[in-house]
Amino acid sequence: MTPESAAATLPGRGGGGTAGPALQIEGLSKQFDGNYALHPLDWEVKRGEVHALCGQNGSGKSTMIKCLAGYYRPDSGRVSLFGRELDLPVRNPAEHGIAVIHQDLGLAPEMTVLENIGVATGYGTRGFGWVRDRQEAKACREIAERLGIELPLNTLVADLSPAQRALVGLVRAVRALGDGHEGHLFILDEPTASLSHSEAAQVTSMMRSVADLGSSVIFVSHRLSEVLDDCDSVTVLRDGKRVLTRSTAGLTRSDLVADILGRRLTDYYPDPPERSGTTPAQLVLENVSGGVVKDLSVTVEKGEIVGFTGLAGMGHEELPLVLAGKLPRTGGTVTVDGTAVEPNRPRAAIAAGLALVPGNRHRDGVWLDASAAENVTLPSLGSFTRFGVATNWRKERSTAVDLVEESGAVPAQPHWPIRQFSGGNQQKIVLSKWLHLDPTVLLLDEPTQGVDAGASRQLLDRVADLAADGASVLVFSGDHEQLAAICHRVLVLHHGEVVAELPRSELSEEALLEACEQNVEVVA
Ligand SMILES: Nc1ncnc2c1ncn2[C@@H]1O[C@H](COP(=O)(O)OP(=O)(O)OP(=O)(O)O)[C@@H](O)[C@H]1O
Repeated sequence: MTPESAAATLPGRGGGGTAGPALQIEGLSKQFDGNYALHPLDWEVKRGEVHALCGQNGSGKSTMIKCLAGYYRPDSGRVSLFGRELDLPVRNPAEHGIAVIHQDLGLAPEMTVLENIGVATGYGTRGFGWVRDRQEAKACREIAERLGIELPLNTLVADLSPAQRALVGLVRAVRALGDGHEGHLFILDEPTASLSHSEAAQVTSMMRSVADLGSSVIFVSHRLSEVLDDCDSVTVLRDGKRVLTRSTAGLTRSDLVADILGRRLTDYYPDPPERSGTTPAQLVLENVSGGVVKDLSVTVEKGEIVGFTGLAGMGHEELPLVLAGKLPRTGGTVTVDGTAVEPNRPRAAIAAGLALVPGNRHRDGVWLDASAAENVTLPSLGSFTRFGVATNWRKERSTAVDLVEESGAVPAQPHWPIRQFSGGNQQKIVLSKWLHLDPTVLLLDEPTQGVDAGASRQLLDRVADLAADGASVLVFSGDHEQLAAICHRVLVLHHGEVVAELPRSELSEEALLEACEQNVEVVA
């Protein structure tokens, strides 16, 4: 079916009328191995609204989305979209007007924006080459205009900012569903998780435009400011049950957190450990270059927590990879406790006491097919083997079980394949695996991306404890609120150079945002 014909037959665009909810779910449930990931639940999403879906890691959000996207067959329940009941499992959701946009977007970086959008409509597979190109470009421009955005159609996706890529993902979904927007359901699964707050604003404003044009949007996010500021309604899942659906008007952040966690959380972040005076230098970077990073010189003391931030592409994303030997270091020296770290060799960095908790846990952080236990002992396998042969598997097993328990991952099932854990619980396991090495320097790349407020606090407590015990901690992140709360100081990078340094006394979310965007303070 072509997008045009799909659009013509979309439910709700005439067929379902304009009354009633966009999405109506009754008694939907899903179990895995006899455990409910979703207890039988009812839920409604109104027409033309942006509706946030929140919950702790493991509360059932992804399971719900996967049931709506046809990835899972629910065990029970009925689903109606714009007044029409869908057969379950949902087959070919696009034909019913459902588009799911995942965090990784699935765009091909070596193709242009136009080609990426065109793939969704199959234009490249049909004849009349340039004629179809022109038609496709025209259709894309019309969608962009309606949504109030500009799309550089002939630019390679690789050259776009992360926020622009998210917009392309959304436009592609709109195009795939058909030219109109009425009667569609867009499900956005943490589209802003890896974006800075200013970039995320572009995505949330486009979400609003989509809803204003008559579609409904389900927005999954752990970022509560976006939920409260940019969504009309919110639903909270806890332990697979729907515990709240209400308008966001008048809802406070602390009440929302209490609904999500089932308890009050008074403090979201731990303070960094007290420091009296200076402590010995532990990590020294001298004129370090690599990727966009240029001639960076920084000294981090024992027990210090130092943040690095900047706008997308300014260097704070690449620096941890350069320091960990995963991206080429093209110049400069890195020393840990006076010993030089060989460049471009991840093993040398680990041996020198540097541990990187990567930002993209699916690509760099976990071995999805292995169990949680296997994952957690991976970097320390050397201590259980001799010449590559396991010598102490009993100890390895018991250590692994202890580490998974210590990580706070729920459920504490060391032998489950890690892919069965929710995203946030995978992140807890990744952190445990590196903390087990007792690193001298911990490099944290977006440490709590996709992690709920309660689990985030647990992770950050562990990090603060490590610093209190004398480790140097470097946090690379676009989350200014978090950096301002947990760091002793924060450096702002612009085109790979430090352009501002904010000490603890001057740290605030606003000050960091201003330094990133306006480059106001220039370090002498
Ligand atoms: N394929 C699976 N097999 C077994 N259990 C699963 C599977 N997928 C999810 N689960 C379990 O179902 C529960 C709900 O997981 P789900 O991924 O839906 O949570 P989530 O709310 O999306 O979490 P997160 O915010 O961390 O992504 C969890 O306990 C999880 O371990």
